Amino acid sequence: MSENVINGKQIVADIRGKLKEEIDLLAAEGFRPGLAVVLVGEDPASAVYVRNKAKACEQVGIYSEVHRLPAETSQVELLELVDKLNRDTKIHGILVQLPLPKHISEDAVIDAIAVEKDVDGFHPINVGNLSIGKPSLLPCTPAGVIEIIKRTGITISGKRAVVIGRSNIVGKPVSMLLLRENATVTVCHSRTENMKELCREADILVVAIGKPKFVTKEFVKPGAVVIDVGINRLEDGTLAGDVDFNDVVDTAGPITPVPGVVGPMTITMLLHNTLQAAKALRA
Ligand SMILES: NC(=O)C1=CN([C@@H]2O[C@H](COP(=O)(O)OP(=O)(O)OC[C@H]3O[C@@H](n4cnc5c(N)ncnc54)[C@H](OP(=O)(O)O)[C@@H]3O)[C@@H](O)[C@H]2O)C=CC1
Ligand SMILES: Nc1nc(=O)c2c([nH]1)NC[C@@H]1CN(c3ccc(C(=O)N[C@@H](CCC(=O)O)C(=O)O)cc3)C=[N+]21
Repeated sequence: MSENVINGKQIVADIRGKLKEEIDLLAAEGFRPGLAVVLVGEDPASAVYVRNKAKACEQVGIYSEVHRLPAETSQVELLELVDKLNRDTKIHGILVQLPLPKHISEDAVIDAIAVEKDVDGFHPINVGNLSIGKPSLLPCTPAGVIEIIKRTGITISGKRAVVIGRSNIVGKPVSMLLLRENATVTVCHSRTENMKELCREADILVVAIGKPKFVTKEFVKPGAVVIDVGINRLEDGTLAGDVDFNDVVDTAGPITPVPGVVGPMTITMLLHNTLQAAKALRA
């Protein structure tokens, strides 16, 4: 593989190793961080992610429990479970897997999660604190993206960053974090005109649109950092990012393959957030 391809295994192993050391020290004092993951319904992709999260917790010594609820679960029943987890002292992080079935309001559920246990960083108070630059639990995928960019060795401050996508869970918070790192940030979306030209000015290009292989080399300035958040399952069952990796790899500088980097980093940031939340709740 070309040397500009970012090695997710190495980054993830390094961070998880450090987390484990810190968690082992807490365990020696009789304290263990705990994460509750709630999965409503049978979405196969969600089931894979939830299994990966439980495995990752075990790897670093975080207590975890998975609550699997049937698709027919009512909003009231789900809110009752969230309330119980909010009051459970073994649990320091709560993640309700999205998307939820249509009859349940995602906003109502996110609002119900205790701000201190919101390890997804989706609660409006955490979102608000992020936007005004106060400490908060950061959303996992965006925090992972920043960590990956920093580990390429480039300085974010002063660089031109272009983000494609403006969702509340990826595009918008990635843009806020890049701004906080003093990048000059442009956010593109489905109404953006001249997107290729804008992207070609980027020193850092982050793509989160949900369209397989959408970004080709015409979007990429030679040597630019390219971070592909997209995870799309193709008809043949394989996974593809939003970036046409084979087309872009010889033009880009450091670039993330899919699968292998942003997904596992998202889970790693979830472990990090659970440890932060546990320490804050213990203090
Ligand atoms: N690796 C990980 O951990 C995670 C990966 N993902 C993946 O990231 C991708 C994006 O997810 P998410 O943000 O939730 O997706 P959403 O569907 O919520 O948002 C997609 C965004 O992309 C924009 N968009 C769509 N098509 C185009 C286009 N042709 N040109 C420009 N902009 C476009 C939309 O614009 P508009 O707002 O105008 O509609 C929207 O802002 C998906 O593949 C998802 O699976 C998501 C979460 C975590
Ligand atoms: N409340 C909530 N929080 C989330 O963080 C959240 C969510 N809901 N809903 C769905 C998205 C998606 N997401 C992923 C996590 C890990 C991988 C991951 O580990 N991906 C592996 C491959 C996994 C596979 O083989 O399918 C990789 O990219 O290498 C992917 C996607 C978290 N999300």
